[in-house]
Amino acid sequence: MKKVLVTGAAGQTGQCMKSLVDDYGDVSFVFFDSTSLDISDKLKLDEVFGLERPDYCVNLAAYTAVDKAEDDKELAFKVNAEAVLYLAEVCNKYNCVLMHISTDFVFDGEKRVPYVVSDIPNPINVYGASKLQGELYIKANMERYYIVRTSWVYSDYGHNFKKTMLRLAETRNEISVVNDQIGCPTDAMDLCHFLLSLIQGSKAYGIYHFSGGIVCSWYDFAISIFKENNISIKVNPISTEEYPTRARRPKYSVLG
Ligand SMILES: NC(=O)C1=CN([C@@H]2O[C@H](COP(=O)(O)OP(=O)(O)OC[C@H]3O[C@@H](n4cnc5c(N)ncnc54)[C@H](OP(=O)(O)O)[C@@H]3O)[C@@H](O)[C@H]2O)C=CC1
Ligand SMILES: Cc1cn([C@H]2C[C@H](O)[C@@H](COP(=O)(O)OP(=O)(O)O[C@H]3O[C@@H](C)C(=O)[C@@H](O)[C@H]3O)O2)c(=O)[nH]c1=O
Repeated sequence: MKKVLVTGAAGQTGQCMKSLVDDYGDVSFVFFDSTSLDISDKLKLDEVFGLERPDYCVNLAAYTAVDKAEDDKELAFKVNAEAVLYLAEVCNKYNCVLMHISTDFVFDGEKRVPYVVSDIPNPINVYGASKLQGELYIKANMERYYIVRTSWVYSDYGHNFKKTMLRLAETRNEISVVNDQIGCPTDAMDLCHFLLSLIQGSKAYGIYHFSGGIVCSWYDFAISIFKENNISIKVNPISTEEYPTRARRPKYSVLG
């Protein structure tokens, strides 16, 4: 039976992964949240991996606050880059495959056709730059790894755009959402199934792109969220310029 150690288990994807445990009887899971395993604590990583001896580490721990990262660069890089280097080192030491999740935000958004794994990343915000550095540390130091880039992850857990929209709709009867940033919303459950299929399969190590199949703007996504939840609310399509944010975001980040 393959043993899988999951980090960042209290986040939205971690909680989805936990809910799937019974569907994967041939996998044994151990879950660690930020309290039980801070991935930037090198000594603790060694202690936990030495005790658990996992076959796979699924790293769902990350600094994901895109706007906040602009003013919190040090912490974003500590979690998304330096700690990922520590994970790579501890995985090498204990002969563990590292499965790391990365993001469409490693790209600058200047393309108008889907980004493929051979495209050269060029992040335009701190979060994207920190995630890219994490990828680079893995590539430079490991042979047995999967880096899975995904985009616009949503679920019923944690913080995500879907939950933000539903929360805002409780107190507003009108909402404005950008319609000039294009990407693919990804159900966190589908992402977890994909990650587990890699563990169960025998695909080559390396970088993969995985996202939902619908290409849309955040405005389109908001409309479909409200429709699915039978919420009647006026949604105004606006431009990025009309919704200023601390971090720049790619205009187009469809993963192919
Ligand atoms: N959300 C999205 O739209 C997308 C996410 N991704 C990537 O997918 C992965 C999972 O994201 P998602 O589930 O949405 O993220 P969440 O923000 O929901 O969860 C991340 C978790 O990581 C934990 N964490 C933060 N710092 C540390 C640390 N030093 N040690 C251990 N745990 C830590 C957080 O705990 P605490 O709250 O206690 O700090 C939190 O529970 C991430 O790598 C992210 O970059 C990729 C594309 C899109
Ligand atoms: C709340 C809100 C956001 N927006 C815009 C801001 C932004 O351009 C876009 C998405 O907003 P959010 O801040 O919710 O999403 P954001 O945090 O940018 O989402 C990103 O998170 C990281 C972790 C990733 O890796 C990416 O793939 C992506 O999912 O919608 C509106 O136009 N109106 C609104 O009311």
